[in-house]
Amino acid sequence: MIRIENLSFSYEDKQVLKDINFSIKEKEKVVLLGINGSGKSTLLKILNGLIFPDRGSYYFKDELITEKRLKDKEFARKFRKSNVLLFQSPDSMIFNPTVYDEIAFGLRQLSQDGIDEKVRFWADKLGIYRYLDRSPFELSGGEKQKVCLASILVLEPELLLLDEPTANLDPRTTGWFIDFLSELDTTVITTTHNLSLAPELGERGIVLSEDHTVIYDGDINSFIDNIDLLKKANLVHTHYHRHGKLKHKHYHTHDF
Ligand SMILES: Nc1ncnc2c1ncn2[C@@H]1O[C@H](COP(=O)(O)OP(=O)(O)OP(=O)(O)O)[C@@H](O)[C@H]1O
Repeated sequence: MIRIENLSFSYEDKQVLKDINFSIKEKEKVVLLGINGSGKSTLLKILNGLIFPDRGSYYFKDELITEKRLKDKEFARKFRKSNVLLFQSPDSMIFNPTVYDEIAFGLRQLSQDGIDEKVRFWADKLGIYRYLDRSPFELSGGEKQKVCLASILVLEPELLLLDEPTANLDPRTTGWFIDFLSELDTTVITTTHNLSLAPELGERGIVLSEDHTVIYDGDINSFIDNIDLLKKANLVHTHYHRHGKLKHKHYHTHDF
């Protein structure tokens, strides 16, 4: 479904993705790991066709994705329906007067049929049916996150790109979200720097290093169990501990 070849990207003179290569098959669930600023969100934006690489290629369903290709209205319509991105901050996604309008927005833009039925179905599935007539701005962070999720899932996409989707969720809602994700029959790429959550979000991990290259691509548990790789990705740190009278230093992984 996805093929990335020798891809690099810079914001002006700052390179944030260097020579990236990977392929993702249909229905795979992949976790994109890396410290702050390693380039995870940038990569998701490229996969969603919002920004374009300086070098290298991105193929989605065997089509080379370029700015020019997305100017073709019919192609863009199909691409935008099947390839969706949940932004890190729900506040940057919501802008409609009601939750109903928020969820219906994409379907209306893409002139889809059966809008009312689809909006109600996904609102119910995400537990936000009672908020349909409310302003999304009045909701809590987690509720807003669910509205944003409904607004992309209603398109029945083939690829779901999720940028830190559990950042606003409490432990119970995070548990609900993980179960919900595992039941979705869709290709999903999720970013996180939460190491204990990562194996719940997918079996395969792609890890970006501080120097913006891919330093690991494979089984997520094998990555998390490998202290040398964790150190290389700067996903562990050391600090002192006191056990009774004994003070010593060791490596830690932390969930941020
Ligand atoms: N629009 C922009 N203009 C200039 N620099 C940017 C822009 N967006 C991101 N950057 C920079 O690019 C680098 C990569 O950012 P990105 O958001 O992709 O990282 P990330 O791995 O998702 O980080 P985080 O875990 O903090 O969300 C960072 O140094 C960031 O400051």
